Amino acid sequence: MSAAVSHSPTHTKEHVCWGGGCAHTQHHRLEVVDLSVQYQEVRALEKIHFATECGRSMALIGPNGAGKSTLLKSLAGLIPAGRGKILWRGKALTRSSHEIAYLPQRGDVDWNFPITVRGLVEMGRYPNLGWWRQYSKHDAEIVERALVSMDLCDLQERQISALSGGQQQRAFIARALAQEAHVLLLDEPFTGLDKPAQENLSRLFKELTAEGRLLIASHHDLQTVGQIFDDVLIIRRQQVAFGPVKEVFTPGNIASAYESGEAANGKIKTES
Ligand SMILES: Nc1ncnc2c1ncn2[C@@H]1O[C@H](COP(=O)(O)OP(=O)(O)OP(=O)(O)O)[C@@H](O)[C@H]1O
Repeated sequence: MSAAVSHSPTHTKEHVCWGGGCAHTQHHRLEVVDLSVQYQEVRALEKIHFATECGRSMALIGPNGAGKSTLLKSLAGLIPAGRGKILWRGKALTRSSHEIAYLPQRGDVDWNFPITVRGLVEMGRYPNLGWWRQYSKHDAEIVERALVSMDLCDLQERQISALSGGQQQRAFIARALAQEAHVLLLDEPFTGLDKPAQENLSRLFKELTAEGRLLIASHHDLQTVGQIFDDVLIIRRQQVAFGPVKEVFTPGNIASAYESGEAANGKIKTES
């Protein structure tokens, strides 16, 4: 969180507002410039180029192996850029930032890890504390707000292993809120959720973006992209299209990404 941001979230019955922390009026920008990422011999991403800002939500779509998780991990500072750069608030992002929260794919999380919901949410404060600082009353207040915001108060003493899929997602998002992150990167957050839980999560997305957070989520359900997200980035190792869903989520662009082999318009090459 920037020095300019208030450390005193305000709280109403229905909704927790994080004051400056949610950057209501600050359109912090995330810019990706010609980003390429390689794992040894595998070229996972090539020349990805887009810019977005707080207050928007973006679906990241593309077939299996297209590079969605790789892009999210790069944005989270977990994988170094091979070429190109990532700019967050105008500065090159070279490692993870506490302003950017990353929620891994469900399969990458050890849900049996022995920790309560409150313990998990408290972990969100760690990047803000620094190794020399004690967990303060202020930190406890932030954790409380995050629990209220995600409607987790009644579940706070439960082990995360004893939650439903939707509740687990909420607990992880509460951890990101406690981190006072401006950006939430979510890898397939809707996977494994039933319809009501999906509806809850998409409602939550709208609240988070209305608060001024930037939300980027990989997504496999092409039917719901338009209902949930403002923008879409379509990739298949290379970038097929980026822009508002209404403009670029077209059958042609979708076919370019999902048709097997060499894409119809030649924009996409198969992996070499
Ligand atoms: N740690 C790794 N080492 C080597 N190659 C990797 C590694 N992780 C991913 N890859 C490769 O990078 C490419 C992109 O993988 P990535 O997981 O980013 O795709 P994805 O779009 O998230 O796929 P999915 O929809 O199946 O989750 C794939 O070819 C994959 O095999």
